[in-house]
Amino acid sequence: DFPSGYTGYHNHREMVAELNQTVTDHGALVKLSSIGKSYENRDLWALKISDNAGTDENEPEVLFTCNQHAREHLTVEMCLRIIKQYTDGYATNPTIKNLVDSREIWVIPSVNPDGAEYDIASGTFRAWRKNRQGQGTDPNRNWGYQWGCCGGSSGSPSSETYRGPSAFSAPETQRVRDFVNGRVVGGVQQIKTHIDWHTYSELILWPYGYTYNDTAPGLDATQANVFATLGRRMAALNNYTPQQSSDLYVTDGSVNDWMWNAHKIWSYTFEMYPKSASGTSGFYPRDTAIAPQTARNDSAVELFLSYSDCAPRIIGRTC
Ligand SMILES: NS(=O)(=O)N[C@@H](CCC(=O)O)C(=O)O
Ligand SMILES: [Ca+2]
Ligand SMILES: [Ca+2]
Ligand SMILES: [Zn+2]
Repeated sequence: DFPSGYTGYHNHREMVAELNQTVTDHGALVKLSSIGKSYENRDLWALKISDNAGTDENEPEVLFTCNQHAREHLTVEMCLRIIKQYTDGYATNPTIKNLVDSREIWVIPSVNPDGAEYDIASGTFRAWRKNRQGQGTDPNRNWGYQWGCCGGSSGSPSSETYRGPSAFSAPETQRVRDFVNGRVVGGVQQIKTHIDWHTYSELILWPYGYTYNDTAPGLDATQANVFATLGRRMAALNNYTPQQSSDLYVTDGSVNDWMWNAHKIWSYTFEMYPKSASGTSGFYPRDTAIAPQTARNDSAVELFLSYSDCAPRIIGRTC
């Protein structure tokens, strides 16, 4: 479990309990389902938030994924914050009510529960990043677009950025892939926007990660402008630094590149607090940081949801 000074973080059992409590408290506003199992057979939970959540309504869909990287525990708290904001806030905040009534919001609070549990299992942090398959696969190098193309991952199983033996070799990325593929209804992908939450460095990142070029096959100048404009607008609200993923470093097989190329989902990575730290200490802010550093993203998430019906509206275009 989490050591003292960190007990405010949710371990897997506590996270599941929180999801079940949300269902108890908010009935028809939420629907909890498993999208399948992790490598070690833990459920990968997805909570849907919308009016008439039990019905697939013709409303733009939004996906939030957290905890691809095991040690990035603050991201689980961020997904739980989004769940709390858009369920508890429904009755009292008209802006939240309008967003929940006009969208279907999917939240996957932990993509890598095996790794997250392994990181805390000994009672002291192991600084574990990957899943628990063999020596571990980095889920964020295992997605199927430009997998292993460009020196943005490693072929060595012991590496922190091991891409796996093949694209989608990790059960966790397979399950999220299948979930997203399953949201194609009548030939149209219902999910319009996505944020994948990470720590740390306080950044907002957008595709592509596999190339330094601003435009590339499947991503033209207008689309790059939409990504950058919405990214900068959100960064103005949370004071993160907005940039194309590859401005940080080249990554191949990342979730953002796949979400965009395969489905044209406007897909971002948010790297949360802290801005900088010495080594792996940055992954372990004390639990006193949870409330301020998750609430810090409330307005960026609200802006994101408001544009989730048509992100190009941010540059004056229609969909
Ligand atoms: N959270 S992290 O691992 O330190 N940074 C992410 C950055 C993601 C990206 O550049 O798309 C990664 O390398 O997968
Ligand atoms: Ca609805
Ligand atoms: Ca729908
Ligand atoms: Zn990460």
